[in-house]
Amino acid sequence: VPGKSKGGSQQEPPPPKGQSFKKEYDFIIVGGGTAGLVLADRLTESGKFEVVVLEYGGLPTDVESYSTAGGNQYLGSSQIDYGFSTVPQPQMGGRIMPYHRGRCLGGSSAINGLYYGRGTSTIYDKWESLGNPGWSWEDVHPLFIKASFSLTSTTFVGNPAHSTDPRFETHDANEYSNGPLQVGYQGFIPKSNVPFIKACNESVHTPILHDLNSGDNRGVKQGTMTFDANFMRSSSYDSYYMRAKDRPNLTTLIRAPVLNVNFEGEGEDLTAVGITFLDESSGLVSNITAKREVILSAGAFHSPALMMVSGIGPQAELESVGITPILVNENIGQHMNDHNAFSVIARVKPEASTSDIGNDLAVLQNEQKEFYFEGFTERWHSRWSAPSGCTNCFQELPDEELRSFGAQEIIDLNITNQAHIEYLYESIAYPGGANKFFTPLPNESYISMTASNLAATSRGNVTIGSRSILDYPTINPAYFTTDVDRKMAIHSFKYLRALFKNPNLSVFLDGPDAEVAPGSAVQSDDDILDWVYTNVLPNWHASGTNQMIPKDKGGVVDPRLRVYGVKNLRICDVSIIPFLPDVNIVGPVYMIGEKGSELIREDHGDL
Ligand SMILES: Cc1cc2nc3c(=O)[nH]c(=O)nc-3n(C[C@H](O)[C@H](O)[C@H](O)COP(=O)(O)OP(=O)(O)OC[C@H]3O[C@@H](n4cnc5c(N)ncnc54)[C@H](O)[C@@H]3O)c2cc1C
Repeated sequence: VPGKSKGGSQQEPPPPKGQSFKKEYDFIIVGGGTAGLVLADRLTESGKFEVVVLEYGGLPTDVESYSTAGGNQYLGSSQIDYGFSTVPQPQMGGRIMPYHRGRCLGGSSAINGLYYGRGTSTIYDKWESLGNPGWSWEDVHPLFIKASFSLTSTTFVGNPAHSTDPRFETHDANEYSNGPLQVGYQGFIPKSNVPFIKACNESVHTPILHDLNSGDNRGVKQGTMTFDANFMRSSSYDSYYMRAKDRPNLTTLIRAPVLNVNFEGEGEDLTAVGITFLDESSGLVSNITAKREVILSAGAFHSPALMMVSGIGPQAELESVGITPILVNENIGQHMNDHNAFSVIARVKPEASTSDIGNDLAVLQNEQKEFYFEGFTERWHSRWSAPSGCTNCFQELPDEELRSFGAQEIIDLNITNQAHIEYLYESIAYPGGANKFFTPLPNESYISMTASNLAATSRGNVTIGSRSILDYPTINPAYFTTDVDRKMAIHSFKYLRALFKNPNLSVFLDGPDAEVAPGSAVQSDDDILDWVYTNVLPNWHASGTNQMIPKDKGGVVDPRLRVYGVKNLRICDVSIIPFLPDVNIVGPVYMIGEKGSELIREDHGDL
């Protein structure tokens, strides 16, 4: 009898309410991250489709500091970060590295380092030549503009502090727009920041440019950031989602991990028909059906992992955790392409650095007071308005230089005009914390010069360790497993030291032995590599784990982002990137979101 327990008259408890949703939508978007919220906005724009987006995490505002550059330091392993770790890396002495990923609406765009770039045109031409018509620079450049400071959808925010300095102009005025994604500059600029730009020009032989966002990414300038006029983060949540969230045809479920993609049919008729998800707060597990398509936008690790737990992936890996494959594709989770970064750290005079806001709580409190409570001028002078670094230099190595240290493989890739090494300025000891070479001291100030190989050839992978998506994926970046990557590391390390020797920066050094890490004892190539292995961190650009290239060449999705061998299933996120751009990649991911939206709308008669 409903309402009665077996034994007598006691009322049964009501089921938990859970979040409300319909049983069926046109599109199901799995993951409300960077690309996922571009899709949520664009697919609901015309009003023709009903869309649900399911996000594993909660709101970015659950950790309010996400929205400030100063607050970035508190996001690692907070509730809006998955706080993954890599598996031990035998080639690096068995090191396990942290791997951050955003877990909230906005995804990694809500926790990232804020740098905005687009990379070099020839990389996208390479995407096309790999078998992806429609993805050349000529095709995607308009979508970068649409996604960022363009005539149609993004506002470029000039900082009055910089308006008189040509180094801080970034782009053709034609690209100004009024759209959602804000791109601008940091407020406070440390005294050693502009000298870094000059040192790169002189010692890394890189031109100072006014624009790095028009398809030529070889140069140095004050970096553009996903930042608004108040020096607050512009993530996909703050930009695209804010304008779409109240549309009646968009449903958003948060704390709602998708556990499985559901399929019907087999062989050529295998079709994605919906998903099963967990509503975390109620504990209820429910199904939603897709009238048109399921779109995975769960990022470099979870998009392949979700396919695997749903029965699509490498045969042996699925079987090892007791899953009977419904479709085998050995490439899912493979070919992971990433950038990493390591630093040389020097002790400097206090005015060159922002170490003091980490060392002295009274200084930190004062900077926060200026930022939040004292008006706009104080806000842009506050160190809370600046990340520890967002001024990056993109160096192209000439062929003869690449050849001189045995990097012929990079020449053989035959990509012209690309940047090979990124040099990043940090106004603190980066990465923070002690290691076997160095412990930062609270009464000292530091800056760091960091190098990132943009032409890395090592490839890693991601897989599942269990049948459940709720167990963290197994991440193996496999950095430095190719000889040429090790050579590039040693070569770029030497440039880091050259930067500190440049007079623009050496004036700030505190004493003759100012290089505190790794220190002057490290000179041989072997010792340099040992330092690199100790100090390196991911630069958080994992990609390629569902790469977009023809199936017989190792692909997972076709140029319209459709998963090979399954109907009504697409992937639209960083995992489809077939060859990493020579830049930090949130800009390219926004472009992928725009491109994916266009392809889907075209295929469903909405464009
Ligand atoms: C710490 C950090 C710093 C970075 N710094 C920069 C930078 O300065 N500049 C730059 O250009 N790039 C930077 N990046 C890289 C860039 O931000 C990412 O490459 C990009 O945001 C990835 O976008 P995405 O849409 O592929 O994935 P994400 O934005 O990570 O979105 C994936 C979403 O899917 C959700 N999800 C996962 N599994 C499920 C599931 N089963 N069910 C429901 N939802 C799920 C996740 O919670 C997440 O919200 C950084 C990244 C990190 C992590």
